[in-house]
Parts: sequence; structure tokens; C-alpha cells
Amino acid sequence: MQLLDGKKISNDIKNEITVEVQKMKDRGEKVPHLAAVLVGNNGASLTYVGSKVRSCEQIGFESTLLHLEDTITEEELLVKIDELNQNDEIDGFIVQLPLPKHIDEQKILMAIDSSKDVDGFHPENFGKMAMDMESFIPATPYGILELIERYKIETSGKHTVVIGRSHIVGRPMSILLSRKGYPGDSTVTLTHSRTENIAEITRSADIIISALGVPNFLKGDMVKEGVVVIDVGITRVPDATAEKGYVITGDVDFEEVSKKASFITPVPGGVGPMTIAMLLKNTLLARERRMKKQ
Ligand SMILES: Nc1nc2c(c(=O)[nH]1)N[C@@H](CN(C=O)c1ccc(C(=O)N[C@@H](CCC(=O)O)C(=O)O)cc1)CN2
Repeated sequence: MQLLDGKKISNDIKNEITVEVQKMKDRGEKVPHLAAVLVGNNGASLTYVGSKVRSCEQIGFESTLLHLEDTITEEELLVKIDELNQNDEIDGFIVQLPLPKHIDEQKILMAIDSSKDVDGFHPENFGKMAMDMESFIPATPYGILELIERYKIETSGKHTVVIGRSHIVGRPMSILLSRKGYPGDSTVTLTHSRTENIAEITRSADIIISALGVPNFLKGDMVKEGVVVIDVGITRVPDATAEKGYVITGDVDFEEVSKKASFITPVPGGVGPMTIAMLLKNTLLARERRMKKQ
């Protein structure tokens, strides 16, 4: 069994981006600028946004954090989005999800200028991705493709089972893996919480990507020998004995499944860090595309 080390690969990618940023500086060009919008004080979101901003500093990007009260109205948030759309200094921005319940997430994501949508959640980018056109690929699926490529995992002719159909991970993942001739090209089955006899399906999988958000959902008897397992789950499970009062737990029962897997991601240190690295990659792409247009 080999670990798919997302922490290491994400650092490799950050180093590659740092080299590109240095080249931009040497040419006297503006460096990429990422803005992050955070509404409220959700603990996990504070951690992820903090990590995004710190990563920008590490690799030489400019960053702006817009931390807004959770009492902000949808209309007020739309005004902030429009300001970011109009701000020429900013190459790309994200709105950290989830948003408070009184705000319509889709309305907000639709309001983001698609050329600055470095999360790739705008329908225009989603549609272009499905059509193999130039777009922004959502960071988590993009990071998983990168892991598959960098560990040289053979996918052609293989059966990939994706568990979970969210707009952020499962749905785009299933589209990306079915693209002819692209990394990850395979035969895809998209399953979810209402799929019947799911174990029969997962047992036939060569590659499993689980993004269900149910801790320890995938057990050893649900997979075949030699399977490649990518765990997107990052649930904070309360644990009074843990330093932070919780432990981050994946969808995969690591102890059981790792005994049968050829490759497996750890949690933490697998897909999570790749999400940040690929967001930075998308921001670099946004800067390069804007430069070409100027
Ligand atoms: N606008 C967005 N919102 C959300 C996204 C997203 O891609 N765009 N994805 C997730 C959260 N997320 C990034 O935003 C994210 C999740 C996890 C990690 C990560 O590095 N996890 C670590 C553990 C960190 C911890 O909790 O202490 C790991 O797995 O090793 C990074 C980013 C939902 N919202």
C-alpha cells in the first residue's frame, strides 16, 4: 500500500507556483491577487480561509480577506461581490462555503464574474468544464486529478466509483473523470446516499473517490484487493480527549481499507491540502489569462 501524500504534492505545486511568481516579479509584472469572502465565524471555514491567505503569503501572491458579519443581507453581499468583480487589482476571488442559511448560495455564486471565479462554481465554468473548454476546474476535483497524475495511477479502461453528488466535489469529479483523453479518463459510476446496494458497486471499483461526509462510511468489506481509494471526507468528530476537542475523520475506515488498497489518501494530509494548492493554481491561471487580454 502506498500513501497518496497530498501534503507533499501540494507543497511541490506551491513551489512550482512560487517559481512562476518570481518570474513575473523579474519581468516587472503584477503578481496574482486572490480575494476571499468569509461570512460569519464558522470554525472550519475560519481555518480554511486562514490557510488560503497564509498560502498566498508563502508563495508571493497578494491576498485580501473580506470577513463579513453573519447578519449581512443577501443584497449587501451582492454589492460586495459586484465591487470585487469591478476591482481591477483582484484577479480571482472565492466566497467561502457554506453561507448562512438566509443567503441563497446559488444567487451569490451566479453573481461572480466567471473570469474571476477561481473556485469554478459559476455555471459558465461548470458548463465549459463539461464541454472540455478552457475554464476553472473546482479545486478539490482538480487536486484529485493531480494526485492521480503525479502518482501515475492508470485509469484508462478502469472503473471509477464516485460517492457523493455535491456541486463542489462529486458532480464535477464524475464529469472530469469521463472526459476522453484527459487525466483520469475512466468508466464512471456516480453514487450517493440514496444508492441501493452501494457495497456491490464499490466492490467492483478499481478506483473509489468518496465525498459523502459520513465518517468511516467505507469499510474493508466494501472494496476489492488493489483498489485505489481517495478520501475527500473531513468531518470534525467531537472527541474530549483530543487537543482541539475534535478529530478530523474521513469517509474511509483507514485501518480496514488500507489493508486491501494499492494507494490510499490519509485524512488529514490527503485531499485537503490539494484543494488549497489548486485554488492557488487557478488564481495563477486567472492572472495569466487577464494579462493575455490586456
Ligand atoms: N468556496 C469554497 N468553499 C469550500 C470549498 C471550496 O473549495 N471552495 N471546499 C471546502 C473547504 N475547503 C476549502 O475551502 C478546504 C477543506 C479542507 C482543507 C484542508 O486542508 N484540510 C486539512 C485539515 C484541516 C483542518 O480542518 O484542521 C486536511 O484535510 O489535511 C482545505 C480546504 C468547503 N468549502
